Amino acid sequence: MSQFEGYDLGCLRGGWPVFAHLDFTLDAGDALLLVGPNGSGKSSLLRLLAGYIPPAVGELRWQGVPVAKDPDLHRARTRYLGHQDAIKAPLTPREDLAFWTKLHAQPHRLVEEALKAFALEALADRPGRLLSAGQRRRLALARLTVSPGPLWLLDEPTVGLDTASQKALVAAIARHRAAGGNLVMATHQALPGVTDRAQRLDLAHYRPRAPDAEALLA
Ligand SMILES: Nc1ncnc2c1ncn2[C@@H]1O[C@H](COP(=O)(O)OP(=O)(O)OP(=O)(O)O)[C@@H](O)[C@H]1O
Repeated sequence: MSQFEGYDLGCLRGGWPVFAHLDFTLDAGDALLLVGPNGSGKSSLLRLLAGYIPPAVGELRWQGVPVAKDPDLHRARTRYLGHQDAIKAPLTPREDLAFWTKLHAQPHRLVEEALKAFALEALADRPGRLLSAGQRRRLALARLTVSPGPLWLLDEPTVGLDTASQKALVAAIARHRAAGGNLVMATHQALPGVTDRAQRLDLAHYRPRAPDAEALLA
């Protein structure tokens, strides 16, 4: 049985059809790369996979069980990183990572390991509001490594990332996949070690046309 599957998914945003008849199947450890032009629905699909927006049609299944049966369980397995890094302004990176480590009952040593992996040691005691865009993104990615969850949904995670942090992300993804986790990632950029080792789904192929659009709007 596959780990994570989407069947005949269709999506509406603001009442307009974005994609239709979209299927995917991921086994444990598989990664899926979402590509396609601006507005083709990559971010919408990630939000749908996270459970933030319901599919207009179709179904998501985790280990054969419809995700809609237990949305809380799906949220608990999902780590979503969108365009906003959602860094808490008053918390330092060390406090932020300690919070997530504790929340997920992980060993405290992971905090220092994550700070090191994403080159945040020198910034570890600076309030989040003082971090640059790339530094905030590094902290958001470091959080993934202290909050284990089998489904990573990453929207353009390499935007603003320097080369060293891209390598840290590649290593974190490799560990996640080796442990049986799944990755779905939207990107316009190649990330060697990840984008060359993933299934590709081009959203341009799922643009609804009549009568698909009419069916979604019905
Ligand atoms: N919050 C929203 N409300 C209504 N429509 C939206 C919303 N967000 C996106 N859309 C629409 O949904 C469609 C798909 O947008 P989406 O952001 O998913 O595309 P994308 O492939 O991620 O684009 P990009 O490459 O520019 O990030 C677009 O037509 C967009 O206008």
